[in-house]
Amino acid sequence: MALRALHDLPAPAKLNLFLHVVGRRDDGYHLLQSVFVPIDWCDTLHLERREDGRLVRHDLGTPLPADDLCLRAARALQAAAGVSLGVDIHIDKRLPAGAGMGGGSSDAATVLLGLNRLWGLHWPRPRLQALALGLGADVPFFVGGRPAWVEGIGERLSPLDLPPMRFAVVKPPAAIETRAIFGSELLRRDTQPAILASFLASDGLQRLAGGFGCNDLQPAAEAVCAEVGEARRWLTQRFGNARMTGSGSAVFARAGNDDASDRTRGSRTGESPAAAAPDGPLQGLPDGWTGRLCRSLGRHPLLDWAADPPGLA
Ligand SMILES: C[C@@](CO)(OP(=O)(O)O)[C@H](O)COP(=O)(O)OP(=O)(O)OC[C@H]1O[C@@H](n2ccc(N)nc2=O)[C@H](O)[C@@H]1O
Ligand SMILES: Nc1ncnc2c1ncn2[C@@H]1O[C@H](COP(=O)(O)OP(=O)(O)O)[C@@H](O)[C@H]1O
Repeated sequence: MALRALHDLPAPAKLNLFLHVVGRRDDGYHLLQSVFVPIDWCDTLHLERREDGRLVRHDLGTPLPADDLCLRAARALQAAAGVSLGVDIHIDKRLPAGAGMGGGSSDAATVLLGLNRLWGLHWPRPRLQALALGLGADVPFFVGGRPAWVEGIGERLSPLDLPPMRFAVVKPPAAIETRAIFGSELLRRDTQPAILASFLASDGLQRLAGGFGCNDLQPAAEAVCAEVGEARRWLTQRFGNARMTGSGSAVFARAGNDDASDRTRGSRTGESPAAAAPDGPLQGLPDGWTGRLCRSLGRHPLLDWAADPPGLA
C-alpha cells in the first residue's frame, strides 16, 4: 500500500572538523578539503503525500524564506523523477541559520531522502546526490549520510569511520552569509592539499581528534563579525580549544569522546562544569547566544532511505 505520511524526520546539522581552501574553479567556486561530521542538533520535518501535485510548506517554528531549500529540493526531485504527486512539508526549524552548520542543506537532504520513500521512487544514493549538488555544495554530504572526507566543492565524498565525539557548539546572534566569506580579500586559497590515503596512513584519525588543520574561512569571518572571535574565546576558556564551522558564525570545541568514562570524567577530575555538563543547552551563555553540547552521529538516521550501489554500502 502506498505511504501517506512520514513523521518526525530529523535533519541533523554538521560540523567541519577542519576546512581548507585548496584552490578555485573557473566559475568562482572554491575547491575545499574538509572533514564533515553530522551531529545530533536537528530540525524536524513531517511529510504528507498530496495527490494534486502541489508542494506546500508549513512552518511550525521559526519562519523560513518563501521559496526555501525544502521546496526547491521537492520541486527538483518532482521534475527530475516526472512524478505527479505533491507533498505538504511541515518543518520545525531548530537549527540556527547562517551558522555554518548546514541547516538549510540538511533540510533539503531530508526532503530528498523522505520523498524518495514517500513517492516510492527508489532512487539510488548517487542519483540523489547528483541532484542534491544543484541545490547547494553541502547537500550531497547530507544525502551521503556518513562522516566524510570532502573534496571538490562538496561533491567528492569518502566516508570515514570516526570515533564517537562530543562537541560544545555556540552560535552568537549574528548570521553570516556564505557568499560574503568566500568573496573576502582576507581568504587564503592556497592551502597545500592533503592526500587522503597518506593522511590515513600517518595516524590521520588521531590527528583529527587532536585538532588537525584549521578553518581557512575563520580570519575572514572574524573580520566581518566580531562575535565569531568572542564565541571562540568563550569556548576556549571553558574547553581549551575552539574553531569555527563552515563559513560561521557558529564555533565549536571538542568536549571529549562519547564514551561512558568521559561522561563521568568532569566530576572526578574537577574539570570545568561546562565540560562535564550533560547533553542539551549550554549554560551561562551571553544573552541572545544559543549553544548545545552535542554528539557526533556515525550515520544519518535516514541513511537507509537511499540504496548504495553494490560495493559502496
Ligand atoms: C562553506 C561550507 C562548508 O561546509 O558550508 P556553510 O558555511 O555554508 O555551511 C560550504 O562549502 C558551503 O556550502 P553551501 O552553503 O551549500 O553553498 P552554496 O549555497 O552552494 O554556495 C553559496 C555561495 O558560496 C560560494 N561558495 C560555496 C561553496 C564553495 N565550495 N565555494 C564557493 O565559492 C559561492 O559564491 C556560492 O554562490
Ligand atoms: N530550510 C532552510 N533553512 C534555513 N535557511 C534556509 C533554508 N532554505 C533557505 N535558507 C536560506 O539559506 C541561508 C543559509 O542557511 P543555513 O543553511 O542555515 O546556513 P549555513 O549555510 O551557514 O549553514 C539562510 O539565511 C536562508 O536565507
